[in-house]
Amino acid sequence: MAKYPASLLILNGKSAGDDLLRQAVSLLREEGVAIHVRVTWEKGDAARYIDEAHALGVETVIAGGGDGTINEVATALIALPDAQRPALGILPLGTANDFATSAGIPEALDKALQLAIVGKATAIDIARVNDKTCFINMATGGFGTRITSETPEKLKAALGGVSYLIHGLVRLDTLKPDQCEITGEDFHWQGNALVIGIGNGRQAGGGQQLCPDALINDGQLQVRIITGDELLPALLTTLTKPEESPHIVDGQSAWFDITAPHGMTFNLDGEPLSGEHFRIALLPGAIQCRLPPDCPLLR
Ligand SMILES: Nc1ncnc2c1ncn2[C@@H]1O[C@H](COP(=O)(O)OP(=O)(O)OP(=O)(O)O)[C@@H](O)[C@H]1O
Repeated sequence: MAKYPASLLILNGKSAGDDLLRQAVSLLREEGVAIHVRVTWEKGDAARYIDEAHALGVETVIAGGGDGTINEVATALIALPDAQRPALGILPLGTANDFATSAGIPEALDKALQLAIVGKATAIDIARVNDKTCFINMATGGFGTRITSETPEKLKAALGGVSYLIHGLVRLDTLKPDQCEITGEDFHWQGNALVIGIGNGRQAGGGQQLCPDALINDGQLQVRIITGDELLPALLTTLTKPEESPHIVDGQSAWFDITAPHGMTFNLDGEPLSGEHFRIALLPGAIQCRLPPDCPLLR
């Protein structure tokens, strides 16, 4: 693999002590592959390392972490001029890894690292909210948002993706719908939403397939709204027979406008954003991402 150009791995500090990763990086270096590694401490570090990646002239920036880390790296890459933007590689080291899982990135660290360095780069879309905050995977509102943003770190560490579901069930009594209006190209809906998923990718919250038909290179966002005033009946029919549920509204558009008169919170790949108005628009083909050849998220 010596002929492959240099990469910079931005590693979420939570995973810095992973021995298997250290071995995988050492092995590749012994084979002559140039991999720089930088470790984050808090939000914002990944963006600073993108500046360093640019100065080093690497061809690939690898996001080593969960959905939040991938999102932070992708968002910072967008800020670079097109011609100088390195490709994005993904090393899944988070709790849920929703984007990596649905994109078919291998779970084995050595295989994922190899794909991130030498895989074929494909142009993928990125979504931008209110002209500044981006997400690569999904924006979730309502029930899902409160679960993912409130699930304690210790529960996540102990149980992984299932922790989101368990924490959500425990909190059922306190979950209320969000009153809002959602508009897109040929799409309009107004009412009480229990869950809203606006997906460039397909799943969030540790495996919940909110936008099962989403593709990351089709120039479209998918929306799924689980409607209703009472969570339990809506959730039960929706979980058991999603195709037949009267509580599901689906749509697609290159952009969505959401107005929530009482305010609501969207979770953008793990980062909460609160407000009364959200304009979500796609940046088509904005990033080159190294993905498996049979990636189910590509058309
Ligand atoms: N050294 C560190 N220790 C703890 N948290 C960190 C560190 N470095 C960055 N972070 C935080 O980690 C968050 C991103 O975590 P990420 O989403 O990648 O992992 P996760 O929550 O385990 O994964 P997932 O979203 O797939 O469940 C950012 O909000 C950032 O502030």
